[in-house]
Amino acid sequence: MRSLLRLWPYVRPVRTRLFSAAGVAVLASAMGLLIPLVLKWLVDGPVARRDAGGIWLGGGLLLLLGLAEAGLFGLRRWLVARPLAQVEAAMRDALYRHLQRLPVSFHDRWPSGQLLSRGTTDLQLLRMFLAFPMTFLFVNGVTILVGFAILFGQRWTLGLVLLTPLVPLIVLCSVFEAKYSIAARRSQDQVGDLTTLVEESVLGIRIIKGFGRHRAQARAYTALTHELRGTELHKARLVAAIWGVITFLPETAIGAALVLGTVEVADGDLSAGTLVAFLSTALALRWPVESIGFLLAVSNESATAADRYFEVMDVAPADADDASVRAAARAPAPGAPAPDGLAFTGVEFRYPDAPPAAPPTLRGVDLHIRPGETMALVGATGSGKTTLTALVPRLYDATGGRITLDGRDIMTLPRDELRSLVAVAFEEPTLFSATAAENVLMGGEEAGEDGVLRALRTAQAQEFVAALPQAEHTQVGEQGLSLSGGQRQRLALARAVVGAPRFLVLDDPLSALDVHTEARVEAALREVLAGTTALIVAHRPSTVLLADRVALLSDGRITAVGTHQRLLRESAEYAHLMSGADLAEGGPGAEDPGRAAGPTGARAHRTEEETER
Ligand SMILES: Nc1ncnc2c1ncn2[C@@H]1O[C@H](COP(=O)(O)OP(=O)(O)OP(=O)(O)O)[C@@H](O)[C@H]1O
Repeated sequence: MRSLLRLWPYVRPVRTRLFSAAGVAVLASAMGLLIPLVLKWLVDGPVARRDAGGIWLGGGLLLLLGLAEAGLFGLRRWLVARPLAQVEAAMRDALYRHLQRLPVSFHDRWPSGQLLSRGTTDLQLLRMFLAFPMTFLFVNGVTILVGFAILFGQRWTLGLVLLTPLVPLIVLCSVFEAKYSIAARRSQDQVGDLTTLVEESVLGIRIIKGFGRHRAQARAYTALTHELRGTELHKARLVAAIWGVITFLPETAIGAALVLGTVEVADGDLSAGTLVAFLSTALALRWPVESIGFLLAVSNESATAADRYFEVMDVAPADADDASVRAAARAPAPGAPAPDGLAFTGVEFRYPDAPPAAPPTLRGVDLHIRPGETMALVGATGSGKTTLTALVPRLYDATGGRITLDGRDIMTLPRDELRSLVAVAFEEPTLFSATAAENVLMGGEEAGEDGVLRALRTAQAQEFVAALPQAEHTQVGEQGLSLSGGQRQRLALARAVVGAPRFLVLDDPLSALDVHTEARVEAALREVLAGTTALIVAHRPSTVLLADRVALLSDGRITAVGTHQRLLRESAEYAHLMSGADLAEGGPGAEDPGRAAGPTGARAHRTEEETER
C-alpha cells in the first residue's frame, strides 16, 4: 500500500480539486445521514399528531435532501474527471520518456508486453483508484464514524450491538487483503505475458503462417488465458467471500438491534420515531460498510499497479551515470581534439545477463581506425561483431578498456554529442510509422529536403522512393506502406548518412540487396566514406571492398588487421570466411589490388604498406 503514497507527486498539481471533490462527497453523505433524523421528527411529530401539513413539509424536506445528495455526488464526479485524466496522462508521459532513456540492456531483459500493460491497464487502474476507492475509503470512513456517533446518540445500547461485528470484520479484512494482493499481482503479470504473446504473434505473423505455427501459437494463447481466467476466478471467489462476510455480519447485527429495539418500543422505553431513525441510519450505513470489500479489492489492485509502474520508473536511466561524466566533459580540454579517428583500447564487454562462468563476449579488443579511414569488421557468426559496433554509440557500455573518438573517451561525451558524432545502421532496419523523408531525417534533422534527397541517392533509394504514391512523403513503417527488406535497408542507410556524420558504424547494411544494387550503393557510399571514419561489419567480400583495411574478430578478440589481400594471404581463418566468394579466388578485388585496398580516389592508389602503417 505504501507504493500508493508514491503517487503523490503526480496528484499534487490537482490536489485542490481532489480535496474539494472529497469534501463535496462528505457533504453528500451527510445529506444521506440527515434523512433518518428528519424521519424521526416526522414519525414522532406530524405522524403521531396526524398533522397533514407537517407530513407534507417532512416529505418535501426528504425530497430536497435526496436531490441535494444526488446533485452533490454528480458535482464530485465532474470535479475529478478532468484532473484525473491529467494525472493519468502525466504518468503515462513520464513512463514513456523514462522508457526511452532506459539502457538497451533493460529492454533486452523486459518483455515489451509487460511494459505495454504497465502503460495501459495499470495506469487505467490507478486513475480508477484515484477517482473512486481513494475518495470513498475516506468518505465512507467519515460517514461510518458520523453515522455511529448518531446511532450512539439515539440509543447507545443498540449502538453497541451494531459495533459487535467490528473486530471479526477487521481481522477478516486484513486476511483478505494479504491474499488478494498476491492474486492481483499474479493476474496483472499474466495480463503482461498475454500482451507480449499477442504482440509477438502480430509482429511475427509471417513466421507463424510460414511455419504453420498458428495452432501451437493458439494453444499457447489458450494456456495463458486459462491461467489468467483461473487467477481472475480466484480473485472473484475472494471478493465474494469477503463481500458475503461484510454483508452478513452487519446485517445480522442490524437484525438483532431491530428485535431489541422493538422490544424496547413495546415496553415504552423507546419512541417509535427513535427506532425508525436508528434503523434507517443503520441501513444508510450499509453501503459505506459493504463497499469496503470492493474498495479494498480495487485499492489492492491499484497498489499492485503502482508497484509495477514504479518497478520500471525506479530503474536508473542510461544517462544517470552521466552526471560525473558531464563534469569530466566540462573540465577544460587540453586543446581542441586532434582528429585521431576511432580507437578501441583493451575493450572488454560482457552482457549483463550472461552466465557468470561464460567468458566475456569481447576481450582485449585493440583497434585503431584512422581519421577518414574505413575499416571492415569480419568474423564468424557469433564472434561479437554486432556487439562491438553497439559499443560505439553506447547502446551498451564497455565493461573494460576504453573507446575514443578523436582522442575523447566516449564515456566523457554527453550522449547527445556522442550521437550527433556517430551514425548507425543495422542489418535489421527499423522504420517508424512516418513518411520516408521523416524516417531519413531522424539521422539529422538539420539536413533539410536537399539533404534527404542526397542521402536517398547515396543509398540508391531515390528511384523506389520517387515511385511511391506520394514520393518521399509516403507513410512507411509499421502502419504505412510495406517495403521490401532491401528497400528498408536502403532507407536505414540513408538515415545513417543524411547527417554527414564524422563516424559511421554500419552493421552489415547491404545484406538484403541484390548484387547490382549493392554495387551501385557501394559506388555512392565511397563518396560518403571518403570524408568519414567508418566501421563496417561485413560478411561479403563486396562489402569488404568498401574498406581501406579489414579487422578480423575471432571469439571476441581482434586477431588480425590488414588489407583484404594481405589477410587473404596470411590468415587462414579470414581466407576461410571469404572462401566461396568470387574474390577469394581471383575475383575483381584480386585483379585490382588498389580497389581491394581502399578504392576511394587517391587512397585507391596507396600501397599496401602505406595503408597498413
Ligand atoms: N542481448 C544479449 N544478451 C546476451 N548475450 C548476447 C546478446 N546479444 C548477443 N549475445 C551473445 O553475444 C555473442 C556475440 O553476438 P553478436 O551478435 O555480437 O555476434 P555477431 O558476430 O554480430 O554475429 P552475426 O554475424 O551472426 O550477426 C553471441 O554469443 C550472442 O549469443
